[in-house]
Amino acid sequence: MSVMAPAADTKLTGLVAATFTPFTTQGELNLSEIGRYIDYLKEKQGVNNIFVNGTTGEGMSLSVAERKMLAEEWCKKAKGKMDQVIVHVGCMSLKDSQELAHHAAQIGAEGIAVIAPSFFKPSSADVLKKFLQEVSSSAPTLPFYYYHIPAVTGVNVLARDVLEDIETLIPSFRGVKFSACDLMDFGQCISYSAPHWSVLYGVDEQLLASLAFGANGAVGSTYNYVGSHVNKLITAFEKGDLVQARNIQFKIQELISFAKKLGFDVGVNKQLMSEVSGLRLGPPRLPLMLCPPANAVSIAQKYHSLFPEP
Ligand SMILES: CC(=O)N[C@H](C=O)[C@@H](O)[C@H](O)[C@H](O)CO
Ligand SMILES: CC(=O)C(=O)O
Repeated sequence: MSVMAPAADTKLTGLVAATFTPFTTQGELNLSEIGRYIDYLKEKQGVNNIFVNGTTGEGMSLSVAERKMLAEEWCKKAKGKMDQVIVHVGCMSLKDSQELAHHAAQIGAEGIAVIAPSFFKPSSADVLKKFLQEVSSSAPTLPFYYYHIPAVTGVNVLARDVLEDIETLIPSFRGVKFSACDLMDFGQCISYSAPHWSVLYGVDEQLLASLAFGANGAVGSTYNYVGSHVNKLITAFEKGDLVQARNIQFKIQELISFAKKLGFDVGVNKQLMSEVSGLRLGPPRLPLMLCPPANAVSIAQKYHSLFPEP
């Protein structure tokens, strides 16, 4: 891996951590934690790609100015350490998304991703594609990914329909981050995808199923703290060792189902990452809340019992 060659337009594969946004205890950006965060992902988790300002990063709860400062800091600190930084630039306002897309190109991000707007929802896959095209036109050469997460956006179009002839509208199109449980739609995205696209799966608790369908990689929140184990899961899958791959996947399922019973959301997930990594990520921003400290401790204990330090 050369640090000189721009990673832009290198096919994105393997694990991508969807980063949390570090805040101070007062709820302001804590940019000073980002360098340490990148080192943690690389050295402790073996994760070499990040997806910033997405769901896990509370992107939709941040101002445009904050998103620019974060994107800049992530790109700066990732230089020479991460292979790719993908900046999520989706917003309710097309203008804001365009501004962030243009900014991501200026700061040297390797790609951008865009979620469907969800206050006013696109009425069809074609309308959504027009929105995505307008965003991409502000960064026409930057690799572009559609971020499919219907359970959160309420935009229930099939990802496969979004992909239909999309390169004629968006020549920089390079793939989809598919965060949904519909494996038929996922399979159809894979079978339709061009060789230079990356179809990345985003439901961490069932990654293994997506690998069987041919996922090129995965983007998710849990790769912040189980990345090293999921790298082993992927290696086991590639060697045909499904017993080992399932063993790791089932532990992740056990952790997430345990956490869900205690009320697992992005705020609690962030708290878990702070507990496990020792990074100071701070509280989430309203409307997200921290969970009671006792719950966070018991989720962290579950994590340590499932994934003991070697
Ligand atoms: C809704 C949400 O945050 N989805 C994330 C990515 O898309 C996932 O990485 C989940 O956090 C993860 O699968 C745990 O449920
Ligand atoms: C999981 C993911 O990709 C996100 O947080 O946006």
